[in-house]
Amino acid sequence: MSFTYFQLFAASLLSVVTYLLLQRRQRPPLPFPPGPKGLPLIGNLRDLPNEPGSWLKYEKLGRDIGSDILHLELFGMHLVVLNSEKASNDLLEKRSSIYSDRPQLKTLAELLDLGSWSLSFFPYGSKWRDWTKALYVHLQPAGVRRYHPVQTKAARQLLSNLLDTPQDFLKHTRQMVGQATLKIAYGFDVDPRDDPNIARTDDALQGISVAQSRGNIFNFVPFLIHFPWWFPGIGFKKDADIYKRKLEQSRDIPYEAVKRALEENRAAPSIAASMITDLSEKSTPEAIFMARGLPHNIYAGGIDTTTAAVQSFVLAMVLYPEVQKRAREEIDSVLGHGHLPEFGDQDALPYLKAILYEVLRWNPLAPLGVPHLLTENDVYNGYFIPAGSMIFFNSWAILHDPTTYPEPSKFKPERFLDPAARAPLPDATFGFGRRICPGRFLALDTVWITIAGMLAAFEFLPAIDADGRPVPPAQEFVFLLAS
Ligand code: HEM
Repeated sequence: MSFTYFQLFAASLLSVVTYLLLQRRQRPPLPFPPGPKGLPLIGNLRDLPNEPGSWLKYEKLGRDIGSDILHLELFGMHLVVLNSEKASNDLLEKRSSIYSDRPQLKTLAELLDLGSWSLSFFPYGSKWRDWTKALYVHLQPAGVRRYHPVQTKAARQLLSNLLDTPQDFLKHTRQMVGQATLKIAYGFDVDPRDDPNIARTDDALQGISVAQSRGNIFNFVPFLIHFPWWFPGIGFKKDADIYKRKLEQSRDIPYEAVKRALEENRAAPSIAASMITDLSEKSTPEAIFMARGLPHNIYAGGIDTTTAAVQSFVLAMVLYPEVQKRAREEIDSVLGHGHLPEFGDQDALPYLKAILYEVLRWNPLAPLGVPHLLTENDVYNGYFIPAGSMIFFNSWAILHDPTTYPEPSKFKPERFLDPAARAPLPDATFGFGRRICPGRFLALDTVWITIAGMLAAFEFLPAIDADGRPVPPAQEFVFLLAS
């Protein structure tokens, strides 16, 4: 049966209205958590969680109404924002058996087909469990030590690139993370300045950011996915196929290259090589597909987040010269002037470690996390949270809670050293419960070796304008949903 577009539109509208009416009649057994007032029909459309700065808005709103848990509604969909570590732990960690699903974000999961091979979008279930288990074989704390030489080499290359063209530090930092990650995931030695593999993968990943902004409407008004691309507001649908293909190519080209290299006995050790080698004639199609898809998750999960952490560190150093001075003094006193720190020096450099934690706390890289999905009705602190709610943890609010981190907007690494009032580690930056970031141990090491080398080798100063006056750096952060 075929429908005209008008029929489709009318049917969708009718189903929304029916749904809303049903919602009105089915009163929840207890009140929903408090939240911003919505408009009729569209609910909180104007308060969407991945608008820039929405984490600040939710943090303030929670403070104003005295609740660490907020509720929003959009076309009958329930969204819950957790503003405290306690609420996040109580729900996402302690009740993780019902809070570990992911919303099937139409734009990414369906239009770009990431729902079938990007771990972040997998529903909670056996496929997610198999892929996560396979990932941890390579990324658990003891295992990631084997990547130290690769991470050290990439960090040293960054120093050399920065020496040549310091003004390109944004590009160089991304290149450094790409270099380390492609070596770990695929065994590739990349061109130290401009690598085609990095360029191709980054170009493909751009599709995710574009989809998040231009195609976000599909996540909240899912029935629009059935409308033609020329329908107002959904022009992204026309480009989605191109992005989908690019993403598949960025997954398949490196995989095929490793397979070929293994057949010709010239493959370097890597996660992809090890997974392909473990395949046999008895392997299921799903296991073969996992070997193809999982290594790409390591690149996609790590590139934006780890790069942003290093860039956020540079910003902090420019804004807080006294911190870089103290860190450099620590390095010089422990290693002697002119030596670059190695991983073995970590314990002897506590201030440097504290800078790493403060970087992750000061500007959490995913300030509203990656949403979880609740699979059963739940009650928390007398509030009703219906099954199907999207749960956002506001890691920005958690890591800027002044009772845990006094003067939270200041970059103060010493908060992690003070023996009398030591602040808790900024674990919230990596999420909660069963969906916590599996790449966190790898990321911590990459960022540490990078910032250690940069502090030992360089001084970070603000740019100078035409009159020789220092120009304070702009501070602007956007929501990342790349993991
Ligand atoms: C500083 C760097 C990083 C930060 C701040 C970060 C942060 C996060 C956050 C907040 C989540 C969502 C957790 C949750 O839902 O509770 C996540 C998930 C994820 N991260 Fe990371 N991440 C980083 C680096 C990495 C790296 C290096 C990898 C590479 C392996 C990675 C791979 C992933 C994957 C695959 C997921 C999805 C897990 C799932 O849905 O089960 N991340 N990350």
